[in-house]
Parts: sequence; C-alpha cells; structure tokens
Amino acid sequence: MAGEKEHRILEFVKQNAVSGDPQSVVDHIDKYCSQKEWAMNVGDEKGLILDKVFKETNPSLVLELGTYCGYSALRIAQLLKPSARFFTIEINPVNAAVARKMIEFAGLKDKIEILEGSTEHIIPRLRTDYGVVHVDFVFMDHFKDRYLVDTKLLEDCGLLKKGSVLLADNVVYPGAPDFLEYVRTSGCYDCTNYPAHVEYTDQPDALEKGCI
Ligand SMILES: C[S@@+](CC[C@H](N)C(=O)[O-])C[C@H]1O[C@@H](n2cnc3c(N)ncnc32)[C@H](O)[C@@H]1O
Ligand SMILES: [Mg+2]
Repeated sequence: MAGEKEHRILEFVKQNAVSGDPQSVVDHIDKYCSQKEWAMNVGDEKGLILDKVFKETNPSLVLELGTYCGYSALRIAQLLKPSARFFTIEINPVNAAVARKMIEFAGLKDKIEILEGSTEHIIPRLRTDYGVVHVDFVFMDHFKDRYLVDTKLLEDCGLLKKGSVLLADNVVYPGAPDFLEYVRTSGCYDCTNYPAHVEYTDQPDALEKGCI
C-alpha cells in the first residue's frame, strides 16, 4: 500500500519522540531511517549543510519543493526568524498527510504552510494566491527532472531577486545534470558545491547552492 513506510516512520516518531520537540522528531526520523528502513529525507549529514546555508542566507520567504514526511521542513522551521514565511510543496497526498501529522506532533504547525499539488501548478500561483513577492531561499528536493524546469519557472514568474539562494539536493545521486549545467554556466548564479553522501549511506552525493 502506498505510504506504508511513511506511516511506519510517523508511528515510530509518535511512539518514541517527544511531542512538541522538533529536534527530537528529527532525531527519531534519522534513527528509524538509518537503523530500520531507508527513506529519502535529506538526512543528518546533508541536513547540517542545509542548516548552515540556511543560517547564512537568513531568509524572510522560504520555499521547499518536495515535503515528503516533513523532515527537512522541520529542520528549516526551527531556524526561521519570527517574521519569516515558509511554504513547502508536495504532490503526493499520502506524503502531505503524513507531513501534516509529523509537523503537528513536533509543534511547528503554525510555522509551515504545506501546499498540496505539483510545483508546476503552484509556483505560478504563489504571487496571486499566497501573496509571495520574492523568494529568498528555495530548497529543491523533489523529482530531479523538475529542478531545471522549476528554476526557469521561478525566474519567469519573477519570484527570484538578487541574493535569492537555490539549494539543490542530490546533484550527484540521482543527479540533476541539466540543472547543474544551467546554474553553473548561465552567468546568473554564483555556485558552490557541498560534497556529502546520500542520506544514511556511504554513496557520494552533494548539494549545490546557486545564489542569483
Ligand atoms: C526526496 S523527497 C523530499 C524529502 C524532504 N525534502 C526531506 O528532506 O525531508 C521528494 C518529494 O517530492 C515530491 N515531489 C516530486 N515531484 C514533485 C512535484 N513536481 N511537485 C511537488 N512535489 C513533488 C515527492 O512526492 C516526494 O514526497
Ligand atoms: Mg534529497
């Protein structure tokens, strides 16, 4: 059944983590996924890179593409400044429902707005339907063949401005070569690569930061 593993992760968190303590929820997701069943959270090692780049950017408007169970959203929400807004887009309704419960259990429901649907449909509505003028920080972690199209969509919708940061996961594995080539050669982005490993494994991977 779709979502079985995701429900098992949620159940493990509810049984073992401290309700209202987001760090405890994050730690227990890592514990379950490193010891019991692998899952596609950004994970503890790359999560520290996400935290570092996020803190350096200190964004006011944050967008995540690909919520899954809410793991990276919980990392991000803990670092948000009080006035910041944070939207995360998830296409799979089962994953979105698990993320909602995970975030509610962690006590961060008021800091994270989950938008259910595809990035293709939601990004063009961010300004009209959600009052977003510019996005300061985008964590890109959805389907890898969408990284480049959604980067261009964000540009075409006028949502990026000078200083906006794109941070893309999995640029080595599974890889997003068209996205990497674009951000590194278009002349619009200053790029930094952060080598690491695929979550909960020894397989090489990396995050790429592109600052416009
Ligand atoms: C790798 S997981 C996200 C992991 C999450 N960022 C974390 O670290 O906890 C990718 C998620 O993106 C979602 N997704 C894939 N393509 C999408 C799209 N075009 N629009 C919205 N969500 C998408 C998938 O359903 C999946 O839940
Ligand atoms: Mg990823």
